[in-house]
Amino acid sequence: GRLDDIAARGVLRVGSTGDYKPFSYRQTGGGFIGMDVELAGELARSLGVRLELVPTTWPTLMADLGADKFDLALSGVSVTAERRRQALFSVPYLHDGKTPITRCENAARFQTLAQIDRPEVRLIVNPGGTNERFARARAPHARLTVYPDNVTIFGQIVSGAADLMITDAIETRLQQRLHPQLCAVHPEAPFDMAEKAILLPRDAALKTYVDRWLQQRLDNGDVPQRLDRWLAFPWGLESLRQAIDQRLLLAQDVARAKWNAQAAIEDLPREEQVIAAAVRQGRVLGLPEAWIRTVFRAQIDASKTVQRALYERWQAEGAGRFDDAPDLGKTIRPELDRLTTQLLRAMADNQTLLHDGGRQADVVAAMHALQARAINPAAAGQALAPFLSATPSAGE
Ligand SMILES: O=C(O)C(=O)C[C@]1(C(=O)O)C=C[C@@H](O)C=C1
Repeated sequence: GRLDDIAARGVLRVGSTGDYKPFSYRQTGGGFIGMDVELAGELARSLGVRLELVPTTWPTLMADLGADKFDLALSGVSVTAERRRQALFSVPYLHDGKTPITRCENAARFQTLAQIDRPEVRLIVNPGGTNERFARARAPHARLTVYPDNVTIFGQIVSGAADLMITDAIETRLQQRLHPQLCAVHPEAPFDMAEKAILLPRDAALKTYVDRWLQQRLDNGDVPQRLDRWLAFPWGLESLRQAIDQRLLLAQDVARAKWNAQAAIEDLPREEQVIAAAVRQGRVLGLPEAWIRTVFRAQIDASKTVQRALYERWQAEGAGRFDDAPDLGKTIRPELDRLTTQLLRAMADNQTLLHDGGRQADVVAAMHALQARAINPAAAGQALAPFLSATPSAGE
């Protein structure tokens, strides 16, 4: 059976969509995080095997299970009759249901399905899952837009391109925290009842094992506690993490361009420019000048760490010119300037959180995964350091 296969392989393969906070979220260029990802890790540990996350999608979830691409799926999967025809489910670990999320000023207009199921209402939905099924069955008269990106779909409601989405209450709770303009509409009393469970192949022994493992964690309060923690997770730090990561990855291009020009790595006038521009822009956003300086000093130092390590390696290898190096002035520095803006905006958006010493563990977890860590762990540490000390604006 499956359990033997998993033990023999030494690996538990868990399917996850990576697009569904707080259950499963795939960071750009990074790994999977979320409650179900964490649970998957613990399940693997209990089996004494390694976890391998297998990316899947909502439209292909059942086909991927059928094609044996993974041993089970943990991704906030809802129990449905249709899925039950092809697969087993564990005991449920969460009770939920569909409810609207809309701009707060429209919350009163979208309380009931009768209010929503009208041709002038622009309903948006991600394809292939239970949300689309619900929208088509329960609001067939609304003007439906099928929007393929589950991550940016909420921005469509914020911008007014759509009026509302109907999705799992738990997701509306989370997204209203991420987007202050959005309100979950009666998440405590959703339109229907649904359960989240682990999606399993038709293997009775695997189900027995998983159920016993999960039931224990439900009984001792571990799962509800985890859910609270992941609902409060600082998902909004993603843009900050990305800006830092991309800036550090760009240091490799900087180094190649400079190597070709046989230029020195350090360019103090440019450093002054970078910091002065950051201070100018950051002040407008209400950021303390000392914090801006500390953060950008760290980014520049980290960039030099990457560049110096590369120079040393190329010197040792006697490397020649790089044909594919982008132009420093025309291409790379404008890109660095764009990242300056992104980084400052993210600092401003998350200022309270980043100043909150009590949330350091979450901040560390949200920021830790950098692609640049694989290139130069010391540089990644340098770049993140200003965000991982509890009082970023100390001395202001
Ligand atoms: O733009 C460059 O020349 C870089 O090397 C990048 C950078 C930076 O991180 O902004 C790093 C080191 C230099 O001293 C100046 C700037």
